[in-house]
Amino acid sequence: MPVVQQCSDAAERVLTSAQFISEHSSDVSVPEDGVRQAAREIMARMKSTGYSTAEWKKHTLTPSVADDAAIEWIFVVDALNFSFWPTRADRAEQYTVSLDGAAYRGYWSLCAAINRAQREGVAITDAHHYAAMTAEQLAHVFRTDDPDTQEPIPMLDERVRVLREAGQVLVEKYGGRFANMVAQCDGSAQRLVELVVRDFPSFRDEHEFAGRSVCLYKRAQILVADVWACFEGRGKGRFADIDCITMFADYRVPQALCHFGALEYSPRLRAHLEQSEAAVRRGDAPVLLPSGHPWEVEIRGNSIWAVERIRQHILAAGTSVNAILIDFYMWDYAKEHADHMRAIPIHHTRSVYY
Ligand SMILES: Nc1nc2c(c(CN[C@H]3C=C[C@H](O)[C@@H]3O)cn2[C@@H]2O[C@H](COP(=O)(O)O)[C@@H](O)[C@H]2O)c(=O)[nH]1
Repeated sequence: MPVVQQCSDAAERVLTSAQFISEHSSDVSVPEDGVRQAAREIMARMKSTGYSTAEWKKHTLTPSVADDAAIEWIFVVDALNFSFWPTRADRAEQYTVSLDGAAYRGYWSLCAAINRAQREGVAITDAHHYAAMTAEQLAHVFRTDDPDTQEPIPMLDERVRVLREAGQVLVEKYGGRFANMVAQCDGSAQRLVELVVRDFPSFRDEHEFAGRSVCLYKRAQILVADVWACFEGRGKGRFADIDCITMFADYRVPQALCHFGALEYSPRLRAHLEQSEAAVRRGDAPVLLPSGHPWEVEIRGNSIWAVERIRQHILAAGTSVNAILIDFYMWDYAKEHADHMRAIPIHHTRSVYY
């Protein structure tokens, strides 16, 4: 049985929070037989595709070279890596950015907008620059260039605020470079997560649930995971405790977890989510779950716990894996099988946390 890294600090708090949420949930559960089935399927698929950190740089829009510029790109993208679901489900309506003849939506529209800005000579990954960019300049960076698309990038005002705040902190405390912050964490992923949630308020993904404070730290953890994956665990991306990082509680991976049977919603929660999806499909407003709503926290916390249970099953089968690779695999799977996922509703929360 491989030794599971003893975690402390941030990731430990996330995993403890996830288990607490799961044990105190009324509308979301992690069925053991679904977890077992999911572990078998995911392990087989990951083995057959040789899924590894090398996948990260294979995406068209992610940096293809692991260097300091890539670290600054990752920071800007993960500072803005939240809330892309469209308020109108018709894909022609969803915020879109085109690059090299391809149209990108969702998370990839953010990457395409950042890459387009770089090509246009905007120093969008230089904290000294983006800390002082105006709302108009950032609106231009995130403009949609598809004449048929009505929808602007969701939460543009929050993105302006979050990016300028992050840039100002980087300039004041780290010479304007996230690479300097990485260097300060002495090769500890947990230390880096701690520094990020300490210094950047918008990464402080913490909530009240069942009378307790819980932390989910989705963007702080994916920020560290993206550096680790970009560098394939070597050099500046080497973190001795990387296996302590948990799944990233977003709105896409829960869909895949439900698809694999490792996450289950109560009939009333399922009905709520389907009602909201139907409204959006009709072109009406979604039935929002406010950030911090018990159902939203249950979906996110149980997703983290489901991936942890899947990870434990795969480790017990003697295969080395961590929550990051399972998460990345599930997220990529959900995107590649969007048609299957359509049968499973996502939850509609507007939040800067994911
Ligand atoms: N749990 C988890 N959540 C992730 C990612 C990523 C991007 N990572 C990829 C990039 C390189 C790696 O190889 C990964 O494949 C984005 N998101 C979240 O999804 C949502 C966007 O969804 P949609 O609207 O459908 O594009 C939004 O909350 C965003 O924050 C991930 O990996 N895991």
